[in-house]
Amino acid sequence: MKYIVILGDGMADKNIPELGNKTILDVAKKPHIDGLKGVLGMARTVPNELKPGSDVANLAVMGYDPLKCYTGRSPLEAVSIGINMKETDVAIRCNLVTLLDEEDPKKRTMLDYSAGEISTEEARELIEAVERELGDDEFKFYPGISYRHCLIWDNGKTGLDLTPPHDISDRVIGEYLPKNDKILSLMERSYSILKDHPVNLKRKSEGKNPANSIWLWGEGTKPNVENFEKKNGLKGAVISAVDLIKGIGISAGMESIDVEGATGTVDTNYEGKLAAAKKTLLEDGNDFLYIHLEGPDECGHHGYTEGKILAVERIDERVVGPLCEALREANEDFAMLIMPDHPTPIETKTHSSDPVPFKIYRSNNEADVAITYTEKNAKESGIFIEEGYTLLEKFINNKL
Ligand SMILES: O=C(O)[C@@H](CO)OP(=O)(O)O
Repeated sequence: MKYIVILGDGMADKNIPELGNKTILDVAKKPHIDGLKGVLGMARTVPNELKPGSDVANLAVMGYDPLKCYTGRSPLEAVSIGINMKETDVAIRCNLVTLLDEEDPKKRTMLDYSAGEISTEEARELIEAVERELGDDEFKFYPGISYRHCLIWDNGKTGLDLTPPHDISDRVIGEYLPKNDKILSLMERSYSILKDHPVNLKRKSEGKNPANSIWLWGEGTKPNVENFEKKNGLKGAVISAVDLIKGIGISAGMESIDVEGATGTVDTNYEGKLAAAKKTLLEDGNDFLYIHLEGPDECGHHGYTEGKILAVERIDERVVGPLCEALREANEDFAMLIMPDHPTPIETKTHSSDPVPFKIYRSNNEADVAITYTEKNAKESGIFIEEGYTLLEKFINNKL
């Protein structure tokens, strides 16, 4: 038996006026997901005590109680980047962002939390420049993927109340700037290093958003995630473009499979992810796979309705459909859990803590009818998992 989680990051949404008050899941054409004869339900993946980050929500979907094991987002990403954190280190997410030029730093606006989804190669040059100027015995910058990087603070502080930049798109940053002087100073000094860097001058000349500042958030200490195989008795793997999911997987002792051309956008390498999924399940002996697709979330943050619909449709057509077909052809019994981690509504361009819809399909125990996978149908099922981290155990142990 193979167990697969298809995680469409942020794909749940609210009713959208321009879609005739329907949601993305209502209008996206997803015949493969909808055609699966399975069970629908709702799950609360973000406990009331925590903020609706992908860190908290994905830990919960992977079966970990975030209230017990969550130590911050960046430390999980640091694991994927290959940073060996000391107990006294604090990891902080370092975005490359685009701020609107203003003399007074407080008056700048957060134009793009992703600096035009800058390429990893360009970003590496910029982070290396930042490290040369701002790195010292206390602070060290490590390049990651695209706009997502990491700062390690020796003997650093946590509880800094830093703001994720994707929560303040198009807003003046003044009131969201860090209260901690050291962190604030790093951010402000990065602007003068990056503003006229050749990489950015070239980007501007090509009409792209320059990565003219760093933005620090998501701090935390070394993570402590229970081994997945020990906990669930299944050897598992994760496939994702982003360091957060890779880092959770690696921290849990799972294999993290790198796929060339996996970008975390709607234009990711779906075929590459599919091929890796088939190989890991059918050839490499893994029984559990967490395949994460970031496209719907990115489109949600950018308020890009058509892109978000397309992202869901591509997951359906290029991952769910062919993966089910390959498992059937191989005569492999499988169970599939399809869900987002959290909603990323187009209207607010950021995450919400609302419960999310899920669908569970079992090839050896099909339901009588195939119910369309939408928020409304999932709510009407009457199945509600209040402690979302318990869903995975129910999925694996055939309790739903
Ligand atoms: O990685 C990030 O910076 C954010 C925004 O894309 O991701 P998520 O929305 O999944 O938390």
